[in-house]
Amino acid sequence: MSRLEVSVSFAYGEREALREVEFTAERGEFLAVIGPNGAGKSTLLKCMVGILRPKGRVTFDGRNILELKPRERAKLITYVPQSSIPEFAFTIEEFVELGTYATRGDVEGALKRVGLWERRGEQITALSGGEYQLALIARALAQGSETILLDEPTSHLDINHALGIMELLRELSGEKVIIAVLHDLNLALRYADRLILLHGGRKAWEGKPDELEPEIIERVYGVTARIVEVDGHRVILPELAKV
Ligand SMILES: Nc1ncnc2c1ncn2[C@@H]1O[C@H](COP(=O)(O)OP(=O)(O)OP(=O)(O)O)[C@@H](O)[C@H]1O
Repeated sequence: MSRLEVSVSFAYGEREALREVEFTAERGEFLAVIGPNGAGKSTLLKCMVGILRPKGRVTFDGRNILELKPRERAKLITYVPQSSIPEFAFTIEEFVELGTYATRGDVEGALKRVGLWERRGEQITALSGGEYQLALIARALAQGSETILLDEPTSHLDINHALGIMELLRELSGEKVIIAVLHDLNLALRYADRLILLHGGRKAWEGKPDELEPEIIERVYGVTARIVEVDGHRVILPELAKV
């Protein structure tokens, strides 16, 4: 079945960050979580993987992920945080292995999948931002989880590397559930199967890229937008709203 079901609320002390955010995802799907700054996107991913303890449930095929032991949980869900290259003296291979439940074979397979196997002996600090993002994805892959959550996987990347990461995620979504927080709405429209739009800690909208309307963008982001079609792709052209 391979079905993820999410229903969570969360507050940082008195500050409510998520209110009854509910959605489902299945293997073979690539979901983009979108929404303005402070909408609760990172909080949602952290709740789903158990870094934060939300109210509610996150289940995979009926098993509550949040109640599982770390090793069991890691088989079902992995989180790729926003990237900043660590200043540690690790090789790429050690980095991918570190802190995971992966075997050497898993690590080799994952590094080959993202194209870093030949460079495995180099220091992790020698990687560019895009390559480091690949190393982070390899680490998630080595874990063998059913679901991979990624927080802004393209944020520091040039357009070429961003597209490369999106293509890889789309490919991986054939065999896993992939859920990525994306700020670039056009990348989300082009690659995701479904969009979850957060606003003020609530799910403001959910739908397929074809169904996103300019009014929704205007309401949530406060910008006027046109959506045009170029070579079969829907493209958002935002404009600052006139006051
Ligand atoms: N550790 C924290 N303590 C208190 N409040 C927090 C904490 N982390 C986030 N928040 C608040 O929770 C809300 C949601 O934050 P979150 O980082 O999840 O938003 P986001 O949608 O990921 O934002 P961005 O797009 O800017 O990364 C914000 O109001 C933020 O200020």
